Amino acid sequence: DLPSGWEKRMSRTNNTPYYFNTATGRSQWERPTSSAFGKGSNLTEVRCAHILVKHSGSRNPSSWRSDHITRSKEDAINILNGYIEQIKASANPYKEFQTIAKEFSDCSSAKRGGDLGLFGRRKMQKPFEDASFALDVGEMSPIVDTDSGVHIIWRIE
Ligand SMILES: N=C(N)NCCC[C@H](NC(=O)[C@@H]1CCC/C1=C/[C@H](COP(=O)(O)O)NC=O)C(N)=O
Repeated sequence: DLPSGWEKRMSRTNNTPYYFNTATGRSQWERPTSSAFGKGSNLTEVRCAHILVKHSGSRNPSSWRSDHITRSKEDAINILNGYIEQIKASANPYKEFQTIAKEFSDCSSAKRGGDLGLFGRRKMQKPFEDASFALDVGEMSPIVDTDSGVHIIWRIE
């Protein structure tokens, strides 16, 4: 059977199986051979930056940017998808990530380009931790959903 953290799914378009990584939210055609929690499964600490877009359902719907955040979760996701496009289209993706974080992230880490510093397990909310520890250094996560809002994460170390 599959290594931990993976789900086998069927692609509707061409009716063939693909594999969904429940830690990172990414899919792949190749049958996985290692845990979905990736190389990070035996790491004690990682250093990540993130871009957080809060919405009306956030546990704390305010930030340095706005006293009262009212956007819908759907709008927050659309905004993040726009940032993902910008970052992927950039000649220097990490620099673009930092620039966007500084200007738009709804977390106080914005002033450090989204950098949260080094953190171990059980420090951040679980979905954020799982996605962070499953990234390779220099890799960006898909959209991650926590009680804080929606995030994209860049693993620095
Ligand atoms: N150790 C470090 N650097 N600080 C403590 C982090 C505490 C941790 N925070 C989170 O999990 C959210 C999601 C990932 C980053 C993060 C940042 C939140 C997001 O904003 P909020 O929802 O709080 O308003 N702002 C600061 O904490 C938690 N267990 O709640």
